[in-house]
Amino acid sequence: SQFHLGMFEIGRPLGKGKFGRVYLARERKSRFVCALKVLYKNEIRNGGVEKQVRREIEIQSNLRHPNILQLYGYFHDAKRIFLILEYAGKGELYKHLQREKRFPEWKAALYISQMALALKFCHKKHVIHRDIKPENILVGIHGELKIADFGWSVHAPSNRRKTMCGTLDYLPPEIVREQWYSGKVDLWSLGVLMYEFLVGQAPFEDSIALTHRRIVRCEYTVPQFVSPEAKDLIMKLLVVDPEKRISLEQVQEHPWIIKYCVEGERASMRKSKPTKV
Ligand SMILES: COc1cccc(-c2nc(Nc3cc(C)[nH]n3)cc3ccccc23)c1
Repeated sequence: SQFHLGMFEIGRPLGKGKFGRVYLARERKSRFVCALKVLYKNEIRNGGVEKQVRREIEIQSNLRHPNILQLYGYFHDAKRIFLILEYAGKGELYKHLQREKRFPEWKAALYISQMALALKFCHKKHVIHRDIKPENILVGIHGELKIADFGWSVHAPSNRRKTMCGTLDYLPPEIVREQWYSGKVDLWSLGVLMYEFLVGQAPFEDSIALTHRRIVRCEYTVPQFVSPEAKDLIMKLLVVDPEKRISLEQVQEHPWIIKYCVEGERASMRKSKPTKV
């Protein structure tokens, strides 16, 4: 492969993922800044996730979109696999959500609109992500969202068993029931994500057994402080029957997105570039 470790200056560790560490890095000749994700082969083997890693590499390197974290390439040595990834300057979305508790509606609408664009792009390539949650989303230097971690994405349609690791909160009924599913699973997760952005916690958050039951019965309540337009979109995404869920195109045209998105763009412009007086 045309990449090797000597080509990079390794910077500070950015943090630890499930199967390895992520470092800030810079390619020596071009001085191009990127993130280097180091995965240990024996940990991948022991974790039985070779397929996920292969899929992450294959899928993410073929998806080029401003709201999808770019995988530029990879290489390996005897013990490790190195993924050369786009660097997202503002880190993990879930940390921002933790710090701010919940997002104002203009910011949530901007984020959901960006996620809908990224998912529409994935679905056009017959890729379903299946694991859309704040932990798998990074924030770029201009505040834009980047879907990362395609370790769980598959080519649709599929019923591939998903060894339950991490939260069930985002799983749609058809996966909880291990039925066949389509790209519509990402719309359910988009609804869970939207709810969590606006409320500060996931709609079905509970003990494992109760979360399962609440998901398949679609049992959730929306607090009063959520605007009627936002509640309307959440209710059109969190629908048990996948075929009855609103489409990504309809999400883009929903009044809540239209109403807040224009305002959101202006607000995020104000934040990043103070107006010259
Ligand atoms: C567990 O904490 C983790 C783990 C992995 C990455 C970060 C992190 N990442 C990035 N950017 C990234 C990461 C990748 C693969 N591309 N761009 C930026 C940050 C900034 C502050 C703190 C943390 C950051 C944290």
